[in-house]
Amino acid sequence: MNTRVGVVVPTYQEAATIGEALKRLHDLPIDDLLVVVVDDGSPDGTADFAEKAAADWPAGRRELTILRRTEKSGLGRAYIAGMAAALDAGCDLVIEMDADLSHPAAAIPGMVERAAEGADVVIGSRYTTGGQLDADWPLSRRLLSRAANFYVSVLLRLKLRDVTAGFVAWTAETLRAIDVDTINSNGYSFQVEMKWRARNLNATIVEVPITFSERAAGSSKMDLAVKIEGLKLPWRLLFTRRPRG
Ligand SMILES: Nc1nc2c(ncn2[C@@H]2O[C@H](COP(=O)(O)OP(=O)(O)O[C@H]3O[C@H](CO)[C@@H](O)[C@H](O)[C@@H]3O)[C@@H](O)[C@H]2O)c(=O)[nH]1
Repeated sequence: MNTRVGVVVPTYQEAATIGEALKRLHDLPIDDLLVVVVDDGSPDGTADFAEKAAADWPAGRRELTILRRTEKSGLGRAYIAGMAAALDAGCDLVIEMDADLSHPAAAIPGMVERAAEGADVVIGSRYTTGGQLDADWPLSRRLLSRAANFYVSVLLRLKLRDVTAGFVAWTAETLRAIDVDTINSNGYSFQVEMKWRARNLNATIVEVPITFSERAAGSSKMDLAVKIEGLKLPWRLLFTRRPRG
C-alpha cells in the first residue's frame, strides 16, 4: 500500500535552520510526502524562508505547505493545527519533527517502515538501546530531560524510555482515535499527553533508536511556563475526568 507521509514542523524563530531542515526532508526517498511548517509569526522571518524553500518543491506528490499563525501559542497548539492539516490532506502517517536539526530526518524511512509493519506510534527515541545524545547537549538539558522522563513515566505508569520525545510518527487512525483537538497541553507537555492517550487506547507503541543532535543554531523555547505545565501535567491527567482516550 502507498503511504502518504506527513511531516509537521512547528517553528518559532528558526530562520537559521529551517532551510536545511526542509532540504533534508526534500531529499528523503519517500514518494508521497507532505511537509507542513507551522509558524507562529516568527519575527525573524522563518515563514518567509520556508516560503522560499517551497519554490524547490514540485507540485504533486511531494508538497510543502506553510501555516502562518499570528501569535506564539505553544508547541502543542502548533502541532494540533499541523496534524489537522496533514489529516485533511489525506496523510496516512503523521510525523512530528523539530526545525532545529536536532532530529535526524534520515531516520524517517525507518519509522515509516515500522508503522507499515503494524506499529501505531513510532518514537524516535534517545533512550532506547542504541539511542544517543549529542556530546554537545548541555548537562543541564540532559538532567532535565532524564528527570522529566522519570517523573512522568513513574506517575503515569508509561513503560516507555523516551516519553518526552518530540520526534514521533503517528498513524492517522491513532490520531483520529486520540482526537487531537481535545488535547489540553499548550506546550511541550503535548508530547507526554499524546503518548498517555495512545497508551490508554492500547495503541502499539515502539521506540526506534535515534541520535539526537544539539540544535544547530538559535535557542530552545523551553521557558518557565513550559516547565510548570510539565510538572502539573501528570496530576491533571490523573485527576481530571475525560470522556475518552
Ligand atoms: N509554532 C511554534 N513552534 C514552536 C513553539 N515553541 C517551540 N516551537 C518549535 O518547536 C520545536 C522544538 O522547540 P525547541 O525549543 O527547539 O525544543 P527543545 O527545547 O529542543 O525540546 C525538544 O526536546 C524536548 C525533549 O527533551 C521535546 O519534548 C520537545 O518537543 C523538543 O523536541 C522547534 O522547531 C521550535 O521552533 C511555539 O510556541 N510555536
